[in-house]
Amino acid sequence: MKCYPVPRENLVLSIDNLKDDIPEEYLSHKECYENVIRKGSVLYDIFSELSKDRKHKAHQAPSNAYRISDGIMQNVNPFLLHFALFVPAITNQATPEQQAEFLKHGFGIIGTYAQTELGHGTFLRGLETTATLDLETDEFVLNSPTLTSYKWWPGGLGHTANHCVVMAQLYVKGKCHGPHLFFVQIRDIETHEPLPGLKLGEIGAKMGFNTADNGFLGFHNFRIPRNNMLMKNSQVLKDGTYVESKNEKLTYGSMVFVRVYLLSDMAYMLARAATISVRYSAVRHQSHIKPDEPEVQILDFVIQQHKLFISIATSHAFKICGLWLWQTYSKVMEDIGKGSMDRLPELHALSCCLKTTSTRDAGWLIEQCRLACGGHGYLMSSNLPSLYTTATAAITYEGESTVLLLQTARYLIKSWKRAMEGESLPATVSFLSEYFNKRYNKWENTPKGIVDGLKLVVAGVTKMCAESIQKHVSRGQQYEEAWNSSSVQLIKASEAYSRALLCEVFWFEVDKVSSTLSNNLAVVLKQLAELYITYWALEKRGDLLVYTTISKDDLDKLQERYEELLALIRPNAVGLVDSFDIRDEILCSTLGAYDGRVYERMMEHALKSPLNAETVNQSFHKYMKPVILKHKI
Ligand SMILES: CCCCC/C=C\C/C=C\C/C=C\C=C\C(=O)SCCNC(=O)CCNC(=O)[C@H](O)C(C)(C)COP(=O)(O)OP(=O)(O)OC[C@H]1O[C@@H](n2cnc3c(N)ncnc32)[C@H](O)[C@@H]1OP(=O)(O)O
Ligand SMILES: Cc1cc2nc3c(=O)[nH]c(=O)nc-3n(C[C@H](O)[C@H](O)[C@H](O)COP(=O)(O)OP(=O)(O)OC[C@H]3O[C@@H](n4cnc5c(N)ncnc54)[C@H](O)[C@@H]3O)c2cc1C
Repeated sequence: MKCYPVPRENLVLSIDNLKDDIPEEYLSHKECYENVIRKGSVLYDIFSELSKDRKHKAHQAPSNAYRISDGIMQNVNPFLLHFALFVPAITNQATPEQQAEFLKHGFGIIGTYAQTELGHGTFLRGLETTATLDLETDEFVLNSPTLTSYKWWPGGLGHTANHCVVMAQLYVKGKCHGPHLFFVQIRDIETHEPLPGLKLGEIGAKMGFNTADNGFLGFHNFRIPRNNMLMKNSQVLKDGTYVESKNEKLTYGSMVFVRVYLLSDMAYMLARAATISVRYSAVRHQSHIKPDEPEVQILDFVIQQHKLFISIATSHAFKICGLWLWQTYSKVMEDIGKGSMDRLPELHALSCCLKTTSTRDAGWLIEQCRLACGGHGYLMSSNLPSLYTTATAAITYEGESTVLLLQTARYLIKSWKRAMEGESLPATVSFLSEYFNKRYNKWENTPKGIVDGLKLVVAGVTKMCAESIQKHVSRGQQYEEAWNSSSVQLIKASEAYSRALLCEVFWFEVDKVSSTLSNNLAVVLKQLAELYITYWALEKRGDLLVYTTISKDDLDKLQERYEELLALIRPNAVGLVDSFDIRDEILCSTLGAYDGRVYERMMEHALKSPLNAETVNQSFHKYMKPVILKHKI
């Protein structure tokens, strides 16, 4: 057996079998998949060895290895779901005995998370796949009763995974107990053939994520042992007794894990886009500022700084908030382990709005980085198009953005009602009580003043939502109808809440650690945090004018300070993206390479196009020439 010493980035990236002779964009759909399985299998082998060598908790790919695979795959790793959802679902939702049983083959199995169906992705209570207990055989019988009940989208499901965790409606003695999770083998380990009673395949080409092997799966009287229901939170006993969970939403726990993780993931996606576009903007000379001087680096245009520096700041904001949210997640999981569910609604609300804002912001900011690179940003070799299509998928997967924001809005409205009844609120929403009791300050043009102002916007919009719902109810609508009628404002409340959270956590976490940093580092980090907060104060000036005591003069001063911050950050801009420390083999960009040899790399990459293997393509003689000669005058 090949034995890898503990890999370092250098070692992994030096493995020849992980290099591409032909850029991925020139491969067919099928070749792309086969190529990524080739590379993914080498990495999977390394992770397996690593987990043995390093006593890693079984099956958890070390995050740095996950980052390395980002560079090697360039596109998405079809084994991603194994680490991101399949294993976490088992460790989060199965009993210890089941975990030992289901994961006894270690890296010998490859899993995915099969929840979404052709007909349902958001509304989980509407999922149609059924798991019906057969008391006589002590088994569950899985079925896909309709075409719309086919599992559709799970990553790796088409041709990669041989196991999956399936979400299905649990039926016991004719009664439906709602969605539950089941451990299911779907392919033979040796032959990889689909097991009898299953229909498996991939769902076809997508806007991006084309190596994720998203697949479909249909069940026809497919039997699994009763013990294959993940039974940590709820159980089905041998006699058919159903023991319900302390909180039925614990079944949704695996999604919370990924939503929390995505904040950090988006920090990394943005760091890559910022590195590419800022380095390119330092190399690219175009046009003049002073007519009698040479063409300038485009990074000297203040509007270019306005386009790009927010991405540097946002990457740090997401990184810092991602750590804060991860700590919250870990604490809540610890509480749940001790039987307390008190903070689960808060964690759900935080993860919903922060996942949504981070994925949406990563999307439009990566696009802004691409556009800031002109035509060359449109080349696949810049890697900006792939970063964009990969990042924007996250706005939809793991919970569609609108739907998750409405979940946070649900929590805000409930918290507002508790504030009105004088109840104490968790720290993350206690400002609602302050607002309700009219305890808030006049506007201050400081980072703290901006954070307080953004919180006033949240409170004001939340109050407006509550009043809107009440108005519709008083006009005869049911609560749910009134909720729907108010949903435009409810989304606004959640968006404002998420922004206020990001600004608050970013500023105060940086402020908290700044005394432990070298003066220079503290100064630069605070400049980035202040730039982020000031940027969003200016973006949300309308709301601030409505809900706070900010004046036109305050806004003018904020604009001035914002432009000062751009000038202060300019000298450090390249150093700041270099400090993301993303090596060329992982950045995969002709525009963003550390040595700045942009034009040489662009030409080297262009010559790899199969079309450049010959000076005249055969289609000239086959198709063009007859037409040209026929119409030649
Ligand atoms: C090595 C690590 C690598 C990490 C890799 C990083 C990135 C890549 C990873 C994966 C990407 C690729 C694959 C993607 C996978 C997927 O997309 S998996 C499928 C994702 N699908 C969803 O997210 C579905 C979204 N829908 C829902 O969650 C529910 O349907 C919804 C919450 C919208 C509604 O649920 P429902 O049962 O109808 O609840 P209600 O609206 O009636 O009631 C809401 C109450 O329930 C509480 N609640 C809801 N969800 C949760 C939860 N998850 N946890 C806790 N509590 C929850 C909510 O607080 C409400 O409570 P109250 O009644 O208000 O008290
Ligand atoms: C790249 C990618 C990878 C994926 N990987 C997986 C995977 O590995 N495993 C898996 O199980 N799933 C996976 N998914 C599926 C993903 O989880 C779903 O697409 C997502 O949950 C959204 O559900 P949907 O597609 O049914 O959209 P829908 O829920 O049908 O949404 C369509 C529109 O309806 C709106 N809408 C829906 N409900 C409401 C509401 N209550 N109020 C207001 N508006 C509403 C939405 O806002 C949206 O605008 C993946 C998806 C993508 C794109």
